[in-house]
Amino acid sequence: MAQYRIVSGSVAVISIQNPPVNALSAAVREGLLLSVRAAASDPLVRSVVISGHNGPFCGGADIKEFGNVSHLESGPHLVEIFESVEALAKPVVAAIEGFALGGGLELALACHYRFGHSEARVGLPEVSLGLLPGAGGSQRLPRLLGVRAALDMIVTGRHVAAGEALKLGLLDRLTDGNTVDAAVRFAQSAEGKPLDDRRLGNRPCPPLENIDAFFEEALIHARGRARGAAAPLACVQAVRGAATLPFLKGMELEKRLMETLMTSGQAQASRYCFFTERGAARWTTPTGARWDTCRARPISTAAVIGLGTMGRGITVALARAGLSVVAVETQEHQLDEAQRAVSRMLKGGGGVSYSADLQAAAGADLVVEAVFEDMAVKEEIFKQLSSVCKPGALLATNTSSLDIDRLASCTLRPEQVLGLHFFAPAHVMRLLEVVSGPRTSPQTVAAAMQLGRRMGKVSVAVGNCPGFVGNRMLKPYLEQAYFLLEEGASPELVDAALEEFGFPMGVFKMSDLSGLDIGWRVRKEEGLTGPGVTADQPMRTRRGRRYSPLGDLMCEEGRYGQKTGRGWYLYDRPGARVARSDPWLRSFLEEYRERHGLLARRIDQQEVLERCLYALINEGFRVLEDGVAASPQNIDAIYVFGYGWPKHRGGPMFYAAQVGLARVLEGLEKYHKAHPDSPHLQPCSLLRRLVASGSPPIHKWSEVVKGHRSQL
Ligand SMILES: CCCCCCC[C@H](O)CC(=O)SCCNC(=O)CCNC(=O)[C@H](O)C(C)(C)COP(=O)([O-])OP(=O)([O-])OC[C@H]1O[C@@H](n2cnc3c(N)ncnc32)[C@H](O)[C@@H]1OP(=O)([O-])[O-]
Ligand SMILES: NC(=O)c1ccc[n+]([C@@H]2O[C@H](COP(=O)([O-])OP(=O)(O)OC[C@H]3O[C@@H](n4cnc5c(N)ncnc54)[C@H](O)[C@@H]3O)[C@@H](O)[C@H]2O)c1
Repeated sequence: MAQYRIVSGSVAVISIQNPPVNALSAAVREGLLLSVRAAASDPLVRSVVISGHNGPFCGGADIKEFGNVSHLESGPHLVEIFESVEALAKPVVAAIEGFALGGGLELALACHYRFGHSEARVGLPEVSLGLLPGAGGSQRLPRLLGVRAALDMIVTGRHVAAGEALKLGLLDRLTDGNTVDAAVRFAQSAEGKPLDDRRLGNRPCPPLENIDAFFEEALIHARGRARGAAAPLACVQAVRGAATLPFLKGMELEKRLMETLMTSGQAQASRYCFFTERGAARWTTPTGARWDTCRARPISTAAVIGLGTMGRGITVALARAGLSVVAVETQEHQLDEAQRAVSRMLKGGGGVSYSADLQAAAGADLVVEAVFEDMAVKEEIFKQLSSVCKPGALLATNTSSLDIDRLASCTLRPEQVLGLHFFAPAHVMRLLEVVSGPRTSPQTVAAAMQLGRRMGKVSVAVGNCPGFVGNRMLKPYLEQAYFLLEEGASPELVDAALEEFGFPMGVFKMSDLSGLDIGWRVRKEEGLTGPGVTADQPMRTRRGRRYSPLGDLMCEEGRYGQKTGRGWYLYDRPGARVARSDPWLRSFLEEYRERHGLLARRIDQQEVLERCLYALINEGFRVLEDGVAASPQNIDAIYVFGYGWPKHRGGPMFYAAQVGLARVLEGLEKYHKAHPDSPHLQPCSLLRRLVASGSPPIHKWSEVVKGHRSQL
């Protein structure tokens, strides 16, 4: 809907009304066009202000309509409405409060002037939905800002703060006061003045030198940002159109590109990610606890125990969310170093105090333990915390895989113990797994989920099992990658296949970055390698299953990855980031295969993808079957926001649905037959049941999962 009223005798104020974000639904488009026509035909109206009702200007096109062509086509089209706004013979001023995003900013660009509140932000984020600004934005923005600045905004989709938008010339004026009132006053002052040069559709794009070279470079850059994603490339093409074609021809190009993107699987996957991100906030547990019936106790003070890699990032994330934090570390040099690092990241003190004594956690509403991954050390800390902390305080661990319930047992408040699994670097990565054990109370989950939101995280409630959801699924993926090396692949081949699929980094580069020694330590604790393994045990079998000792052998050679300058790749020096192929590794693998009687065979990229991804997906089905994740959407949110799964492929479970469940099942059957000693390739029963029930769409999987015991 759009409200229409006349103020100050001559100004028509059109206000978009569609809470919560004033999206441009069919009803809004209808109302907007009628209002614009009313303003055009009313002789008393001499100027127009367009604003958003109750705060935000406009969050863009209604994304919920995108999956449904009949919805999209009902009501007037945005391009047509924006043309009538631009063509109006009376000055039109956009009064932007909150945000003007996507179609919202495109509307503002069709206006003759743009007024912004100093706290507002603007942007064209369509690219992250697998689209481009398809209602004139790709053509009008370059005409206003020039190609360089416009292309940056359109290809990154970033939100631009009002101050920067003013500098760029995207906003004409800012106000700290009432934006609509200021816009109305300005509109009156502009009444009767010529508008021709205010219409962006009439303006040529500011000239650019070496246009061909510029756009070639831009394409390479866009390709590198999100491999295999079509939208960034289409954005570059559309902006090139703005730079080289007359406005109407550019609009035709924009339309053609948009139509192709809109119906693509990539846009469908990106849209799915948009909703899974938000859907994760509506958590449920099998015991019936729900996000909307559970009150969370507010958390305003926190303590972080252990200031290594993770503890520092967690401290920063909590402080940035406005909590006052006490950071505790027993090693003096670590404490000093952490204090400097945290202050640097926070650009000052930021409400953090430091201590070497656990007693400092006594007053905190929440404690996050981030000490070494060692059960005995953690148990001791939880025992102490149980007596030190005030009665209502929540006790969280950042463990990557240890049993939350065992830690809860060390305390007198098991219902207040949970896992807060942050990802490195904790102040940057969006994902937070909120892990509840069998005794964690719903109020504890609610408080953690609310805190996650305050930190700007995508928080996903998961159950307690080794590795929780993300790391549990990663294990079979890594395992298949090792097996492929044994069978003849190289790290370069495996990584290239995964990077072409869209991961920012292949599995071996990733492992070099995070350090091979981490997994080695875990395998030692699990008794898979190290002194506990007797010499008579076959090297490539553990507990009746195929096992690859390659990672262990690498660590024994001191090859921990980037930190030692050598891992699966070679680096110029310890800590360097550019990975180079290492001839040593090739001979190491050849010798290894020879020693174990393994014949190297030719492995293609398809096999790499199927073996690694299907094994991971198969574990995802097991996670659903066990009730450790509440939905496939939650699993996908974890992979997209925590593990670099490409957004334009939706997440592993969405990808499985897109490939076809029957095809995934067939692939797993084939590979399991070839490798019967690898149980992760054995299709799980939920996948079989889903295929047997005709492969229902992903939002209906829960009906097949239902009835199965859950551990959440
Ligand atoms: C060939 C065809 C041509 C078509 C032409 C199209 C042209 C155009 O270029 C395309 C677009 O504009 S593409 C669009 C470009 N625009 C964007 O990409 C902006 C996307 N939106 C955002 O980035 C954030 O929502 C805001 C920053 C706006 C607010 O953040 P916040 O305050 O943290 O709030 P929150 O929690 O995030 O959302 C609250 C609720 O609103 C819901 N919802 C939100 N936007 C929606 C929308 N556009 N629509 C519908 N719903 C939308 C959201 O799902 C949630 O619902 P729930 O049921 O409660 O879960
Ligand atoms: N590094 C990662 O990528 C990552 C990711 C997610 C979760 N985790 C988990 O986070 C936890 C911490 O990992 P990290 O990589 O930051 O380890 P780290 O070795 O970098 O840091 C651990 C810190 O804890 C301190 N410490 C040990 N005992 C202590 C005690 N009793 N009181 C106070 N401080 C103590 C140590 O001095 C050290 O500074 C582990 O459980 C790990 O599994 C790590």
